[in-house]
Amino acid sequence: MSVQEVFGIAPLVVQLGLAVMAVWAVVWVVRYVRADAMTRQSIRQAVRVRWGWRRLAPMLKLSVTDKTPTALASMANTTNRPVKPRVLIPALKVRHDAYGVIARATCLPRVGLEQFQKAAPHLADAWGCTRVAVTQDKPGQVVIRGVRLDPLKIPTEHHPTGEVPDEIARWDLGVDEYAQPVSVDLTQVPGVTVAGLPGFGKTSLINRLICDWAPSPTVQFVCADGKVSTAREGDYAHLVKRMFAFVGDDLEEANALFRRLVDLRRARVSAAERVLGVQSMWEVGPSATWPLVVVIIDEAHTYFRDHKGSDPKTKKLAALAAENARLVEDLVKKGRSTGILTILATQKSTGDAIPTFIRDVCPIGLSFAQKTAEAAVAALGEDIREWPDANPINLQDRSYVGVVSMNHQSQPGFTRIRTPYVSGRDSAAIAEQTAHLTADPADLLAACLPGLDLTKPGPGDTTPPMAA
Ligand SMILES: Nc1ncnc2c1ncn2[C@@H]1O[C@H](COP(=O)(O)OP(=O)(O)OP(=O)(O)O)[C@@H](O)[C@H]1O
Repeated sequence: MSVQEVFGIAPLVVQLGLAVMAVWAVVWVVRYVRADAMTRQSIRQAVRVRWGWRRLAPMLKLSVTDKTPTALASMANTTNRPVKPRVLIPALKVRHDAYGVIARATCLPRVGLEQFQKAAPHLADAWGCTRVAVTQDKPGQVVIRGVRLDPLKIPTEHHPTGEVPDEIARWDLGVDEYAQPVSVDLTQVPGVTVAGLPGFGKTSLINRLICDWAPSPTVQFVCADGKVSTAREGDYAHLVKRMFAFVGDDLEEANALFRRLVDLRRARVSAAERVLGVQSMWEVGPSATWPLVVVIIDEAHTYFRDHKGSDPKTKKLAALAAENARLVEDLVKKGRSTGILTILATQKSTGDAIPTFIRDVCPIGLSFAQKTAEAAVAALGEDIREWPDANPINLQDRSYVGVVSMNHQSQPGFTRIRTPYVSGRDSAAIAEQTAHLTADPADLLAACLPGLDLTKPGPGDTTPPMAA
């Protein structure tokens, strides 16, 4: 192609370039206009971050000076004057979401994770963020998460879809302080405790789990709610259709239910090899005939509280409470492999509310706001004293309704999570749609093995049969 020809097509190339830029600009404007107010602020913030980066990086010592001239620069240097050293700035790619920006920066020699982490408070100031976290997900790159607004302080809502969850036993909890989604895997987990002052979101948290899992026929729910006398009252009134059993605050009825569940556990132990071909349900996963049984014990202190007094009525209540504790301990300590998950919720999680021998075998603890340091320790363990930022005594402000602090035995430290609100109307709709999936796991087991004697202990099960 001759020079004249090149000049001939130049206007066309320029026009094409301008057209591409115009389309790009239109796409951006449309995206900007269609975004909500929070996202628009983040878009503007991301633009500022990109534009200011080349100036900011050297000021925060996030650049390096390369004194060695490149081969090209050496060749081009026709004078004898030394080639100017180059200042290298980490390449930065910036995305946005409603809460702020997510930037990916390349590392340079002597500018790596540690240097970015050190600079994080200054990045927060320069970018107008409440907090900035730097992590590394692959070699040579860091991820800088900056949140303009505190995600813990922004209430969110969850509208259950009514679809069967993709993953079995994954509990989506909400977002952490950097607006990253948090979920916990409840496979192989025998128990979870949920504590917190009244009105801070315990029930909403459990509602979400029920609503998200209810569309799956491989999960069955049972509930004891110590706050009400009948299923028609209280927080679970609309969800009761998706539960194969429900009891209120009557200790005797609760005792009968816990006994029934322990019998189910024992029967499952003895039937596991024959029905599943393995000893632990988790080796094959739950199914419609051998579902995961989620036992919810809300206001758990009602069932375990020590009753003091020598009159026959009080003595009877004390005996029932002690028996309840023994039965629930059995479920938590031995229920995991047979597919029983117990969730205990209470306003206070001190030893008299959930006996320590039960609480200590629950690997996951969640706590909404707490009034005292002792209550926080009771809910989340001694370690919480070392993590003042995550301590639930700092969550007493009403803006933290729905914010929970979580410990997980498999990870160090605590995570603060903004859990979403699930409305009664949504949970009622889900319960209505999925009510036909409700089945008693004991009946399902009996249907698998018609001749099975459910009272006989299984191999390795040394628990004496429950007294009638
Ligand atoms: N995640 C949330 N986000 C925003 N608001 C919430 C959230 N969860 C609950 N709320 C608000 O707090 C109120 C009480 O919630 P919830 O019944 O779940 O509390 P609770 O801790 O179970 O109380 P209690 O111990 O008395 O049963 C709800 O009616 C709702 O207005």
